[in-house]
Amino acid sequence: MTNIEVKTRVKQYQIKIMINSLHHLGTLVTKVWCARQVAVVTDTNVGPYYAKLVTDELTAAGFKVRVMTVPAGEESKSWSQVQSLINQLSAAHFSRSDGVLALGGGVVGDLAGFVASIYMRGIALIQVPTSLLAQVDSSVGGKTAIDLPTGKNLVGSFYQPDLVVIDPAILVTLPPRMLAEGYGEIVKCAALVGGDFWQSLHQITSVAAILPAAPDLIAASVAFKARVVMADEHEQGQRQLLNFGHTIGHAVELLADGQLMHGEAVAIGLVQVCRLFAAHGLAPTSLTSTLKARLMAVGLPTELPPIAPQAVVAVMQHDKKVHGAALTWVYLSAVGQPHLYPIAVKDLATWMGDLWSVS
Ligand SMILES: NC(=O)c1ccc[n+]([C@@H]2O[C@H](COP(=O)([O-])OP(=O)(O)OC[C@H]3O[C@@H](n4cnc5c(N)ncnc54)[C@H](O)[C@@H]3O)[C@@H](O)[C@H]2O)c1
Ligand SMILES: O=C(O)C(=O)C[C@@H](O)[C@H](O)[C@H](O)COP(=O)(O)O
Ligand SMILES: [Zn+2]
Repeated sequence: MTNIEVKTRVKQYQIKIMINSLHHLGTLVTKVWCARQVAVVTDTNVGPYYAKLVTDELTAAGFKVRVMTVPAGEESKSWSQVQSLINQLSAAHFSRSDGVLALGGGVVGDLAGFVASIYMRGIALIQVPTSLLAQVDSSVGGKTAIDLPTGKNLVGSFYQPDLVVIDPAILVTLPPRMLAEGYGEIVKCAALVGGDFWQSLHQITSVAAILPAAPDLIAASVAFKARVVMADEHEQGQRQLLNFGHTIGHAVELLADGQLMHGEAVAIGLVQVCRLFAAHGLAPTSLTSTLKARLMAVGLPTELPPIAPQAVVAVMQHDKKVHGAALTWVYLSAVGQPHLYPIAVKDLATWMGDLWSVS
């Protein structure tokens, strides 16, 4: 078992990474929660595989379990699902001594985490991530969110869980497309870190190579993210670096209207931000192909879909990273050497214009 400790101002908790840890969930949960009602929030794809095992584990450990299922997919990060879950919690008389357990990918984790953070001004939360993306990224660090029509994750909270249980064995049921998109966030982390972590990605030459390497890739990504979150929980400083690839990525993801998964949009964003900063003379042109090679090895997209440049810029103006009329970007001058770079919102269209005009 790999055990990673996260210590923030308000919370100290463990991230447990172990093959088959789902089969020990009851024992793990009793270490942090006493007997209580638990709402297991899951989705229509994950529930049929794992909700029974989780329910049996928790019930045997003395918890009273209710499974609450939302439709699979990004659309569930919505006000209507928040309302539905909150109504279910209230109808079942959940109190502040009860808890929410998120069993699913990043969508379920972000949604259930947000609900836990606002129901009765906050009830206990455990994250049990089931997609690669959720195991390497979204279950760690306490960001919760739903989307608005104007942008991704525009409503949410910072809300740390009491425990994160990661079982890489359950990735066997994850379709290859979702394995690859989770790998997109791993490439982001490794490009920020550089060194051995970056070098280790050279063994991933196809999607099939991800699963056997998953435990090590998860441990490396989570250890890095936990370090960043402990140093800067509320994204005032170095946590902003985790946004690498997301300024273009989030805009493209929203405008693709469900056609791109988050990790796919991030893959496009990573390559295109390298290209943009190379065009402006701030990054070497070779970096674009360096990142592209790692992402294309697992079949991730790296080119911009046919979207009007003005539409991308319009979405970016709603980005949370806009402060004082400037949008802060992340770029690399080399693998392992990230930088923050604010660009005035009024100059975005001109700045981005280069992205469409430079090949
Ligand atoms: N909070 C954060 O820090 C953070 C970080 C990164 C991404 N995110 C958010 O996470 C979301 C993307 O997460 P995602 O890629 O996991 O998407 P997702 O939750 O939609 O999961 C992808 C698909 O895989 C299915 N699935 C998940 N686990 C499975 C399993 N073990 N077996 C079979 N099917 C399984 C899901 O039902 C879904 O269809 C986005 O909304 C993104 O904004 C949040
Ligand atoms: O945890 C973070 O911080 C991240 O930036 C991780 C990102 O991969 C993730 O997509 C996150 O949800 C983006 O956050 P947002 O604040 O840009 O919505
Ligand atoms: Zn992301």
